[in-house]
Amino acid sequence: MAKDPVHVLVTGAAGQIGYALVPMIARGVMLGADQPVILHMLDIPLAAEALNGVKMELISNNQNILLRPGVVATTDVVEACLGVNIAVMVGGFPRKEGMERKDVMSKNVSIYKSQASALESHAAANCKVLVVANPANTNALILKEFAPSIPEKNISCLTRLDHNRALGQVSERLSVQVSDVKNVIIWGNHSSTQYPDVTHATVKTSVGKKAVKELVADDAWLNGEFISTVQQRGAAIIKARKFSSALSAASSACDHIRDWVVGTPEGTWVSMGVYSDGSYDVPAGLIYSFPVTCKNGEWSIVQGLSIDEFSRSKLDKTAEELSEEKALAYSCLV
Ligand SMILES: NC(=O)C1=CN([C@@H]2O[C@H](COP(=O)(O)OP(=O)(O)OC[C@H]3O[C@@H](n4cnc5c(N)ncnc54)[C@H](O)[C@@H]3O)[C@@H](O)[C@H]2O)C=CC1
Ligand SMILES: O=C([O-])CC(=O)C(=O)O
Repeated sequence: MAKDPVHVLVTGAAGQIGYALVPMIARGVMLGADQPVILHMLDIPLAAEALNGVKMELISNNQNILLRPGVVATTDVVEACLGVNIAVMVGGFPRKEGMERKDVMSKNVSIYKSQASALESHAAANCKVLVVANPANTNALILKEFAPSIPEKNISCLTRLDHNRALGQVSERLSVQVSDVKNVIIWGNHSSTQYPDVTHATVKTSVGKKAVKELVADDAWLNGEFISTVQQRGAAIIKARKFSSALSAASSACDHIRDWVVGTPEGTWVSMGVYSDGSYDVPAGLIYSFPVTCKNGEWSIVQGLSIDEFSRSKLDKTAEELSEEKALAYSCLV
């Protein structure tokens, strides 16, 4: 029997990431090749014509077999949020020349406050939310604040791109398949204070699983260049492309939702920005990236991992930045 369609909202759908993401969703990369999808695409009135162009392209693309019966393309946030089961929040206000951090925060706080209210009133009761737009962790926190009926377990932000970047760096360094590298961790903020951690990461080899630390055998690289490369990769891609990492961000957003809905493979964890419950002495009440496993549509923070002194200071530094961002965001609300 055919499955019921899942309604997936993509905000900022006419932008760079949106343009890469919607065909992936339509081809089943996010939810599987047997899952029909109704795409709800939202953008601002200024981008309405471009959004309509994306809709025309989706309809013309015969590979998008999952999209029957439909695509909604709208600039009306209420219409966009009606009945959505999954919301991927890519739309936001970018930092422009001469703008202070507080100005950018203030614009995004107001966007996320009003979109939270629309989701609160019009999304399906079990809606899962992924915030991609920067500042991703703090936008997700504001969304949580203003959509109190959406369970906090259903609100997350994207650090899977950073996770995938870390896997990619290890795979390049060791000349191994990226799919054989497992269990890196991104702790904290989706920003340059994030901590990409390989302490518990492994590589599948012909003689069994080996620790990444043992195979790389170069702590100076792992504690230095590896970390800064992952932290700075987004900025490096913007410098090279003049646009964001649209392809890898879109693909990572699909990875994030797929693992959340379908589950993580046995023995594997992934990184997700989720509401902190105080695990690993991270202040409760921040949206912070942790290692998680997913089962039956729910994530759980992996517990009991050892944290050495080096890692502790990195976990604390990125938590401090998130606390500052939270304070700044709340100051924009008054
Ligand atoms: N978390 C992550 O790993 C990553 C996050 N990002 C962030 O994702 C966001 C999107 O990036 P791009 O697609 O490259 O940007 P973009 O500027 O190409 O697209 C953003 C789109 O959002 C739309 N938009 C603005 N305000 C909106 C609103 N209130 N409602 C609906 N749509 C709205 C714009 O009109 C535009 O079409 C940015 O905030 C970027 O910093 C980018 C890469 C990775
Ligand atoms: O700052 C940006 O828009 C880029 C970004 O988040 C990333 O690529 O990780």
